[in-house]
Amino acid sequence: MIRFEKVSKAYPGPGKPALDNVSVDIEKGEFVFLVGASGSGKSTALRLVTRETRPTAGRVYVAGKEVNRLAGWKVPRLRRQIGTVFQDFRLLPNKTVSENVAFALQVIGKPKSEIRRVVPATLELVDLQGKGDRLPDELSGGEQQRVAIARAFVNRPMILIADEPTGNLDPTTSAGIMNLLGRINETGTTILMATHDESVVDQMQKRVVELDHGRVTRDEARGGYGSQVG
Ligand SMILES: Nc1ncnc2c1ncn2[C@@H]1O[C@H](COP(=O)(O)OP(=O)(O)OP(=O)(O)O)[C@@H](O)[C@H]1O
Repeated sequence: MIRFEKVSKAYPGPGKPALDNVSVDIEKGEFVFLVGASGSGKSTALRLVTRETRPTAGRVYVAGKEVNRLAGWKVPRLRRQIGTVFQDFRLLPNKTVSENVAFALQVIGKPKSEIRRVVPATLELVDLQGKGDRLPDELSGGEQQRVAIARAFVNRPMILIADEPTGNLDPTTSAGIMNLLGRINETGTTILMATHDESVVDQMQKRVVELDHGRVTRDEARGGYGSQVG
């Protein structure tokens, strides 16, 4: 589903490359944690999947297509197949919970009838039924992240990418978010999640790919945050 083939990425200017000869193959339906110190290249790897940045060398494939070679007009279609979730939620502050989720469907031209049907069902999936009329700042951090996940998933993307989704949340709330991501993964959605959060990686015991200065130093089928665990 996602394949990195000898991928390197050097940003302009001096300094070592952000990614250095990275090869990773992720099958459909896998749940993969990307771990590593700050600056090890995790976010860069995620941005290559959505073509927010391009490799300096090597190839990135998503669903068999080489991302860097897609025509510009095909990039929106690629991004529609990939839901994204971030540490800082990125909700639209002046729209309600329902409107935030609906907006993701409006921008891709889904009919109103479908939006009216799918949005409440998705809010129920993330346990936010009854909160559709609230504004984001009337919700807890964990609830805001659930809205962001609902928005990312409402279109049933093949892939969900999450960059530090529990970074602003306490451990109990984080465990709930991970539980939700686990359920989404069970629907067949491939999940790639960059994190520093030891406890969630240890809790889930999923595949762990560790980066160190842009190189893969560990790729374990079922692991914990630290290499000695699992
Ligand atoms: N737009 C950019 N321009 C120049 N250098 C960048 C850019 N984005 C990232 N870098 C550099 O690339 C390296 C990898 O950064 P990246 O954000 O991918 O790491 P990360 O593992 O996600 O870190 P963090 O956990 O702190 O988010 C760092 O040295 C960073 O300074």
